[in-house]
Amino acid sequence: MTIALKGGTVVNADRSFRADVICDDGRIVAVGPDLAAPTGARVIDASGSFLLPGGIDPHTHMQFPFMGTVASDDYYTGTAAALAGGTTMIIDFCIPGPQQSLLDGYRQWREWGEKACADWSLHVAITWWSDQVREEMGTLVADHGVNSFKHFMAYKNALMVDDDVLMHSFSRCRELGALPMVHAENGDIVWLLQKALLEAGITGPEGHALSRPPEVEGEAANRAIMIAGAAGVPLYIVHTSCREAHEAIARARANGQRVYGESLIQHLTLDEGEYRNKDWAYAAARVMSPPFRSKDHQKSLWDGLTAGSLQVVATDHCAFNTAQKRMGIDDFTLIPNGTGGIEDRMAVLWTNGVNTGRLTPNEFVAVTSANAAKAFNIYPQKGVIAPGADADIVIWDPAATKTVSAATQHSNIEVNVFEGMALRGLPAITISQGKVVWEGNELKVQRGEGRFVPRQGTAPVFEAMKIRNELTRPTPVKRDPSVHVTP
Ligand SMILES: NC(=O)NCCC(=O)O
Ligand SMILES: [Zn+2]
Ligand SMILES: [Zn+2]
Repeated sequence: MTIALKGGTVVNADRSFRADVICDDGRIVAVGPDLAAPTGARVIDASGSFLLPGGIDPHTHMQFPFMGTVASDDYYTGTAAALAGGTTMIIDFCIPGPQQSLLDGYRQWREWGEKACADWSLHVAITWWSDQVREEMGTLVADHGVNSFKHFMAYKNALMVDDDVLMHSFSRCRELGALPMVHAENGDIVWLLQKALLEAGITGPEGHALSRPPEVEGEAANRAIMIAGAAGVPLYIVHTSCREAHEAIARARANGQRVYGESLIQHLTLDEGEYRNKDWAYAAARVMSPPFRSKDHQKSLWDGLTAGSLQVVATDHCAFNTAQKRMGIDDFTLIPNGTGGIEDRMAVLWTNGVNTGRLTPNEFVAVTSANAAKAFNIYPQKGVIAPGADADIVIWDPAATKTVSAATQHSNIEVNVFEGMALRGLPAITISQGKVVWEGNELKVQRGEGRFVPRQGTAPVFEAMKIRNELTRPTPVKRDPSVHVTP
């Protein structure tokens, strides 16, 4: 299929310019002024609109078996919701349990993902350590297109790993040119606070937020950064939600460390007051980790995006319906952790970021697409409108408006944490793999149309770090036992 987008303004992370864009056979083949539409092409008038690289959400959990249930959006409904919101690729998480083979887990997740209707890829979590894990990490990088490994510092007695595992795994990531990622919360402290709160009679969703104060996130973020520094590897910190963690990232970057900070659209726009809602189901629907924070923490995150010390806005889309949340009706520690967001990420960020002057349109593209593509080594296949790139494009109407409502969403749950939020700036048309998949508020998708996108290890940053690591390699002091300088 050939598409000619005429008269729009291309907005890439580096600059904006008036240009026509021709897509053919899934790729962008030409970008420039006054291009002739090829014979038979569908011509789309994009005047008055922005042409953005399709959004990339590098943090989602479709169909995730977690806390005794399974996330309600599978790879089909989750990627359909993504496309409706202008996100054309997700990077989801394969999370093998402790003692499970990484390759077995990977094969299982690949099978689940076959129904995706947008492009997708996988990070793999390291939840235990052994020679087998070490070996399988190598196989995943060499043969299966995985170049990032996630580590949970929380979820004690489930997915949590200790510093020993972090150091082993980070060092292995360095050898492989793979990017380590962390969920930074001190799981031991969360565990103790949960027990104390339950003993004090706090059993509702407010207990979730109280058991995960900024200190537990700040401590873990600092610790992970120090371990990454000691291992000589870059680090990606997911869902940075508080000033303490953001400042740890900013400090590390100022000290020359390659640390990438991801924020979530939920943490940027929703605050801790949500957990004190008198309606249990309302509050429980917002239970996620880390929890929503105070306005001061939100300000720090926005400042980080503006200043560049945070580089990505993701969603951590992990959708549970009210029936699933009710598993924790008597005990907040049993409420499945996670919220939706993938359908609204782009428009909520545009409304609250671009329309308020916190982000330029180019910075918007950087944090919703280009920076993730670079960090996870799929740039410029993704993340930019340029000849040769995949034809994943959003025709963005900056004047379009809507009010968020679960009643009209494509995600497979009956709640939306942004319910009632007024948005200005929406995806009018989403093009995925060179096909129009969202137009006139209608999805035109097929199950299984999404492709698994393999990602190579050794992004350029690893080459640079290899040189630095070699130059600063520890060396022994050569001593002659017969020489005694000091008396
Ligand atoms: N974030 C959350 O609450 N659920 C998904 C799992 C995770 O990322 O920690
Ligand atoms: Zn997490
Ligand atoms: Zn997550």
